[in-house]
Amino acid sequence: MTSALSFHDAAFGYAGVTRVERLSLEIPSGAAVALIGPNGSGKSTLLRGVLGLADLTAGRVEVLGDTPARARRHIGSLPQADSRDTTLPVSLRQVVTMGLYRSVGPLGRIGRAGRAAVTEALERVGLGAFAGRRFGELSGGQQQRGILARALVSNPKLLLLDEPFNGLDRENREVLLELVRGLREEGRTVLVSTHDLEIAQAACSHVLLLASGHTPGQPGHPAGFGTVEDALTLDAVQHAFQDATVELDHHTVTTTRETE
Ligand SMILES: Nc1ncnc2c1ncn2[C@@H]1O[C@H](COP(=O)(O)OP(=O)(O)OP(=O)(O)O)[C@@H](O)[C@H]1O
Repeated sequence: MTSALSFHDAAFGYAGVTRVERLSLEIPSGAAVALIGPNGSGKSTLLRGVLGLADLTAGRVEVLGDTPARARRHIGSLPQADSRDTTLPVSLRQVVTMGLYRSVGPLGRIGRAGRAAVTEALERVGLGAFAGRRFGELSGGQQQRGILARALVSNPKLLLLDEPFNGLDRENREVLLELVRGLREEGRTVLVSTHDLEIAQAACSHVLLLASGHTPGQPGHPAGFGTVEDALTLDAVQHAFQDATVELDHHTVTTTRETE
């Protein structure tokens, strides 16, 4: 089985400071991996490292058999919702079209095939009827689905989704959950950071647990990797969250620290 991602003692951070360390694992092509860990354990940093947007401070990483920078054109990504500018006066269609700029450049011509891909991506996330709407006027869940359409439009082999389920209502959640399942069925590799165990159980094949450093400011580190059946246990999650009060209720990791 080929690996979509190979980490060899890889560490990632910013400005030379490691924020997530000692990652040595192979993520098989076609896996959907739930990335689970407490706030600050380095989930976003790891996703940015795969994109080449966080520094590799030690070790090696191979993304689709290449360097992160060179693999980027095969990656679709959905950043955390709070890092989005929703004030720009652009339509949903324009936002999704931006997902094609990596192949044609911002001044390049989007031909008929590109326009068809945008329409298809919008329909796939159930927003075909909203193409002309101003992005900032859509609901949070619709914006989230729109950004997912932007990530899908270039037909990526690898998708990196940073907490895509945060703050979604039931309907948007179901649409997204079904999409992640579909992406996996199509053989794409998906890395999705989430606090929601239902998503890990319902849509993912594997889980990667990250734990925070023992003292504030210390880098996070991997605390378990494996199939959902093997690696998503109460013991493993308690270890990752370093908190005996962690509970796996039906859907979510709950800790006193998380809810305070
Ligand atoms: N751009 C940045 N420059 C410097 N340090 C950063 C940057 N982004 C994040 N950090 C630091 O890296 C560490 C890991 O943060 P990161 O956002 O990766 O964690 P996380 O697990 O995704 O957290 P959350 O669940 O809150 O999103 C934190 O200590 C954070 O302050």
